[in-house]
Amino acid sequence: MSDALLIASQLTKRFGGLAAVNDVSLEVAQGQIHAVIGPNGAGKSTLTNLLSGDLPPTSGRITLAGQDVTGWSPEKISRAGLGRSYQKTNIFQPFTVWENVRLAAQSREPHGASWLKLAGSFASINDRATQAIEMAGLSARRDVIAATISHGEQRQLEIAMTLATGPRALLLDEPLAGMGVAEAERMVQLLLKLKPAHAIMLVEHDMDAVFTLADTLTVMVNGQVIASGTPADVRADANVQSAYLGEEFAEGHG
Ligand SMILES: Nc1ncnc2c1ncn2[C@@H]1O[C@H](COP(=O)(O)OP(=O)(O)OP(=O)(O)O)[C@@H](O)[C@H]1O
Repeated sequence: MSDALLIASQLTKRFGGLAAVNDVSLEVAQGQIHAVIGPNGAGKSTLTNLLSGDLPPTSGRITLAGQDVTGWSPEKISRAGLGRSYQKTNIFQPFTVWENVRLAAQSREPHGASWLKLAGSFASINDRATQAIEMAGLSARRDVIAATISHGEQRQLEIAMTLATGPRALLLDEPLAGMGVAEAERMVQLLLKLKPAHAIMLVEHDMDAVFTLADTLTVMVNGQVIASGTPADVRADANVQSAYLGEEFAEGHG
């Protein structure tokens, strides 16, 4: 059996007659970025929602760190070590960067902890928040109100908030969306920094970033996997060429 940290086995999600995700299997190992690409409506977000527990699968199984987590709530899956960032910003705009990340770190503490225990965990919450802000490259923006930082920094903040929960696996849904060239480059560097200690599933439309970052690529079309493998294999795949990437991309980036 595979020892990958996150494993999707034959996942299917039906919305009425539509199979938005159709018999999809993939694995994400620690130290790897597994990118999932495909045209709009391919089922990438639905797959992410299945893995995070935001949607229950119609059939199939999800394994996280050797545990069957199929059907678990998002909170329980998060506590088991899965962090996700959302396409739409999830930030409390009037709060500072520090306050946002600290709240995320605090959400990991058990409910109903005694005051004594809370006092003891205070330092560890603050440490986790500080480390997450450093890792995400936001130390200089710590005390700035979230609403006033740039779009790129807000995406970094979302990642810092996710990191503050101490995840081992990360689901990142279009972290480069809406970014300029410099911001995108900064995010690529951040993801490379996160890679060694995490298993990362990346959904992303920016093909330059995908081919820079991914160790493994899975291509989805109409809910199904049409190709999966190394970036070089996927780029050379004739089905992928015609269904998604196109000749121009292969020539331009080959
Ligand atoms: N809650 C829902 N109810 C019904 N159909 C849905 C629901 N969510 C998604 N779908 C459909 O499932 C299919 C896959 O959608 P999904 O958002 O997962 O694709 P995607 O690959 O993430 O697209 P994009 O790149 O545009 O985000 C689409 O046809 C979509 O309309």
